[in-house]
Amino acid sequence: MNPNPAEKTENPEKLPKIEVRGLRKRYEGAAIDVLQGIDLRIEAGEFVTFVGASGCGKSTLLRCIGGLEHHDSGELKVDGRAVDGPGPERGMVFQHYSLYPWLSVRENIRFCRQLRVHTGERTSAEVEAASGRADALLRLMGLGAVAEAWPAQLSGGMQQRVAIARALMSRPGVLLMDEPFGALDAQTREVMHELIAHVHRLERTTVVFVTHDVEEAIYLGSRVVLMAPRPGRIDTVFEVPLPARRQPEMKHAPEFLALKRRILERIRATTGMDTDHELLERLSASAAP
Ligand SMILES: Nc1ncnc2c1ncn2[C@@H]1O[C@H](COP(=O)(O)OP(=O)(O)OP(=O)(O)O)[C@@H](O)[C@H]1O
Repeated sequence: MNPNPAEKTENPEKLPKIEVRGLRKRYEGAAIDVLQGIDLRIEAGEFVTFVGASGCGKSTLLRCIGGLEHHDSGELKVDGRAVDGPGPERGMVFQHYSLYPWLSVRENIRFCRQLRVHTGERTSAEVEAASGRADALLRLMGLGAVAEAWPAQLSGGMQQRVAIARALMSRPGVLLMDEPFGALDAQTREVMHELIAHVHRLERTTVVFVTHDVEEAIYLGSRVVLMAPRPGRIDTVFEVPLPARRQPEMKHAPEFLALKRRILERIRATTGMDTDHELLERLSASAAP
């Protein structure tokens, strides 16, 4: 058994999709590092989920990988190249969908390609080809019937599908998702779980997914990375002992429930909580919009 699952050593010759070594970051004026000693290797095509107490730096780490934040020291590489800003090879989806309200669903999905044509980065032929991709994504996301609707006419779940389709438009090798389903009701979340698992299989995208929901983390991830606060660091990496293709009934399997219990206990230990009740209160307070 690999003593440190944060480092996948089965195939050391192969270039990892994402490689983080000794990463450290401190926000200006803060007394403590928001991230310290982060070591992580994520292989191409993996679906890795992150959980941990509020404020342990999950979003900051995701934003560093996305190039939206700079780290102070250590290495952070995607496809072997140091990250020094955002790029089309890394799509991002956040909890709040931030769609353009004056554009239709279809235009929202195509927006970045159209923008590049105006800035001269793409030829119109390339944009034509991209329209085919936009249509394919509309179908994949079940948005065909609402392609000409405005975002305000859609439910939260539909809007988040548009945001995911937009993030996939540039065929990113990496999809970074920060609490993407956090604002959705339980039933819509379940539908979105099946959808994102399907998209992951189909597009073979590497997914890094931050959530407060331990069940969601286990159901979607092949590994669950548990972070701890003050300073923000990786505490434990759990391998998920389930077949790659998940089915909703697996949520009731003994190995699923045992892992959920272990992760919740560990979160409780890293936050210094004494009771489940305290932990639940803390988790639900941090999950509130
Ligand atoms: N731009 C910023 N400037 C200063 N401090 C920040 C900034 N962004 C986040 N922080 C602080 O860094 C810490 C980690 O925040 P971050 O959002 O990364 O944690 P998180 O684990 O994603 O939290 P949550 O689960 O509550 O979303 C928090 O204490 C937060 O207040």
